[in-house]
Amino acid sequence: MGIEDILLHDETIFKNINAFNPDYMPENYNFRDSQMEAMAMSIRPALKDGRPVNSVVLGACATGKTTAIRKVFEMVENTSDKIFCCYINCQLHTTRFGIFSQIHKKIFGHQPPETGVPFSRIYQKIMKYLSDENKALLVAFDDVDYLFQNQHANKIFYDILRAYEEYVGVKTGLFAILSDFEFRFALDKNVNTVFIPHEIVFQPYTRSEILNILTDRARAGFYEGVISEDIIEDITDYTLDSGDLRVGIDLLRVCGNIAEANASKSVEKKHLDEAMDKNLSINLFEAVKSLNDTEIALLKIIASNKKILNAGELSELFLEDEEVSYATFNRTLEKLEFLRLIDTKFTGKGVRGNSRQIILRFDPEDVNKCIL
Ligand SMILES: Nc1ncnc2c1ncn2[C@@H]1O[C@H](COP(=O)(O)OP(=O)(O)OP(=O)(O)O)[C@@H](O)[C@H]1O
Repeated sequence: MGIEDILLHDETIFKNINAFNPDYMPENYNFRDSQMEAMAMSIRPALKDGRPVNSVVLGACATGKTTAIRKVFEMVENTSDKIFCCYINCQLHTTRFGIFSQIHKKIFGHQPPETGVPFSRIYQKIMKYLSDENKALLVAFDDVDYLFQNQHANKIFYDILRAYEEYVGVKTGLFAILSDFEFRFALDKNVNTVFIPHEIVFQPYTRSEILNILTDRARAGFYEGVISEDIIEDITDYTLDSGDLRVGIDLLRVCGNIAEANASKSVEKKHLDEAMDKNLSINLFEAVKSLNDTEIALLKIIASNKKILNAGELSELFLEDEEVSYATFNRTLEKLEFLRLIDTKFTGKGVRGNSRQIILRFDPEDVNKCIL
């Protein structure tokens, strides 16, 4: 098939290709009822002239935290006009001004001018309005760890949570959303006691839940008969292994595209294999790109050794070349494992029976190509 045919070919296997987009709102949103109920319980007091209960929403990536919050916020706004629910993506908005601009937009329908108006004026306008109109404000900070990087979190939390001290009757609360459990402690350290939150945990999805979600998504995105249960089962296994539901949703789209580019009316195993190869090399490239020099040095040693090393052997080789401590070695190893570049497997041997084997998850040749 030539390029023109690919572009002009107007038959499609996709009923709705947007169903695989990151911001698609699934019609069926299962397995998160208890978490959504807990969120609703935290918001409820604000609907009865009380203050919302501050909460930390915890869960690994792609466990549905953002979707759940958006759904609950939508429901709240459809049932009451007593509360403003403002969702902030902290990867995009990190400054006090930026965040309060978003809150301003939520309340007044537009952002304040970017220059000429001091922060205090905007803050005052927002809080005075809430106080005069007797309305509550709940702010959800998604990926809140981004606020810690420039130490803004404490100030911003304080701005929101202590507003009632200055503005009579103001009712405010916040949800802090975190995907990295390590940051749970950072939150306590960075934000003092104004924030004592209730915890809402999103556990990782089980295999059968992933299968169910991917089957639903395939049904929403493809015409009937385009993708078989067997292929979805294979994608489920791959997704489970990657630990990220987004990988599975994206694979559905990519193998659909490959099938279509091959003028196939259905997704076949060979299309999936090609899609998985693509996915693997993109993931590897992205992960290696994010490493610092020390991490690259350790990865190089692992990739250049023919035999599987245990942690002790690896540390010796590494500390011969690098002037770092054993603790740094351990931290570097953990980082590589966190990025899913390596697996570590306990062998039951060693001094305390805790010797670990270090296993590269990719073909060493592919890894070396990415390092160069
Ligand atoms: N229960 C579910 N049913 C259907 N789709 C889901 C479900 N949970 C998550 N998804 C889908 O998985 C993707 C990731 O979900 P979402 O963004 O809500 O996760 P998250 O926990 O906020 O992730 P992150 O921490 O990485 O921001 C989205 O495409 C979402 O539609």
